[in-house]
Amino acid sequence: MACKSEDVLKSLVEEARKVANEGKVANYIPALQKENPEHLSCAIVYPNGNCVSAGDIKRRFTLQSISKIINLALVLMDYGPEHVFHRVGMEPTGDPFNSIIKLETSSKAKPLNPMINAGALAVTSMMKGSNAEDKVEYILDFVRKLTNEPNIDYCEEVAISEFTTSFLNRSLCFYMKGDGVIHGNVEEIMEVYTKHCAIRLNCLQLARMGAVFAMDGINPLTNERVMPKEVARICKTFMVTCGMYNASGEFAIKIGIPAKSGVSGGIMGSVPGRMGIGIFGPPLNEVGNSHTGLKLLELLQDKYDLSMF
Ligand SMILES: NC(=O)CC[C@H](N)C(=O)O
Repeated sequence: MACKSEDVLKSLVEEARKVANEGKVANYIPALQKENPEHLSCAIVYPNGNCVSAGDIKRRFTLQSISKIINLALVLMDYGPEHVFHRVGMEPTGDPFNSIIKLETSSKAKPLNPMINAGALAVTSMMKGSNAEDKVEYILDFVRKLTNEPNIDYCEEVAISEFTTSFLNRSLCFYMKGDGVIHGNVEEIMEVYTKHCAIRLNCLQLARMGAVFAMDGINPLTNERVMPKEVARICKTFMVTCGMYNASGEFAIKIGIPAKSGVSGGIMGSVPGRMGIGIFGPPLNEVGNSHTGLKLLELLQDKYDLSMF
């Protein structure tokens, strides 16, 4: 379905783009640093499937941490909350997304929530499939269902770039494996993790995923249920409490919607019952959230009163 470019949204995007030079494009994954900091695109998908957009919405980017919410939904559907939350907690950490400190200070190295890297790696270790390829394909299939886009793939260059430099994530895995919190082969977990982080889509496809969560698990383009309401509810709750890393509290106060960000500069928003939002703006603030994306969400909140609180 076509997405209509809209003048009001366009002017908000232009306004938000002005702060691009205050952020910094991620470079710890070497392949990400090529992004243009001036790029800003946004799409909004409504419950009836209608869509408005602004900026170059064809531009693709990688999901990075946004994939954490997708994987969480999958393992919750496959194993149920009790099994999943036996291995990963439900509490915000207040620490950076890649921090190791809470693994050491808690009695067992059980990660505090599935939105930090340690928790996401534990979730990845539970993924269904007999080898890395099956597991990645399983996740891709789900993303294709959520976006209604059969050709979604992952970016090999970004996946390899992270796989070859991701020493801290490997350390998190070994730490948890040492405590018996995760099982399996760390290199395989890292392969699946870096590939799902490198799943590539555009802001319109991201807005469609956000809309599924906003609509309690119903895909607004097909009216099909793609996840149980309960799974969508748990995911949205994590998006509120931990979705924007250690700035989730400030985000809840200023914007007040379930959202998940990634270090590529993507933000997926799910305004319950109202809309899915997809934003791509590569320059990040100090905690790793898109700086222009946040500015745009603030402008949208001012104009449309998005906050659910
Ligand atoms: N915050 C993020 O987007 C982090 C995802 C990234 N792949 C990492 O593990 O570091």
